Amino acid sequence: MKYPDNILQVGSLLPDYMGFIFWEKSARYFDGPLPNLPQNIKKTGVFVNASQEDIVSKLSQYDLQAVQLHGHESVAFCQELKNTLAKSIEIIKVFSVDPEFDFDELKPFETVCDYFLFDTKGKLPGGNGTTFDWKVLEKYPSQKPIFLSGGIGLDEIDLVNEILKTDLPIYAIDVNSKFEIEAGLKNKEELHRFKQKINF
Ligand SMILES: O=C(O)c1ccccc1NCC(=O)[C@H](O)[C@H](O)COP(=O)(O)O
Repeated sequence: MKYPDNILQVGSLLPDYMGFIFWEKSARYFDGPLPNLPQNIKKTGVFVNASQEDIVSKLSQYDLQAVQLHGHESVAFCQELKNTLAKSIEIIKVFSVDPEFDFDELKPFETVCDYFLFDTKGKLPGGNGTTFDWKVLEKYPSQKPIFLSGGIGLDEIDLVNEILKTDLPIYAIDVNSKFEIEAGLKNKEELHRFKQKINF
């Protein structure tokens, strides 16, 4: 999200989380201002290889409740962040998936983050607008709750509802570019339709 009026419009749909991209190269780069949102929406800072100081500073500036790490942040980096942040701040570690994705990679991250987010591997660190083959998730070896992401739009509703019927611990669906009028400007009506049709 990027624009104050649009942030409020989408906030009125009461998503569980709302993301703000703090990666300067993104067309969705967020630099404020951030209007007051309903308390239950977890404001989430999305970072790509940012420093600990940068993350801590944005958390305090925008009163964020969650951090989404979208770069090559190491286990040690996540551990240090976890040690620094208040316990209530959620850490979501992103993994970019392709058919060769090695799920053993996840193991050392189990104790240093709260959620895994699976996005599609693409040219950009995020917001590529393409889906990956969710069949690879059949190899998911963990019980840690998952954010499912990557190219999810209205056309994917049936697929999302199918995967929600499986035993995978899918905790949230993360959507982005397929609901945009332009970069960072979301289509409230389409998001509303999506939310109504997802069988969580
Ligand atoms: O959206 C961006 O511009 C972006 C840039 C750098 C890192 C992450 C970014 N977006 C992260 C997200 O949370 C997206 O929701 C996720 O990558 C899925 O995006 P999309 O494929 O467009 O649905």
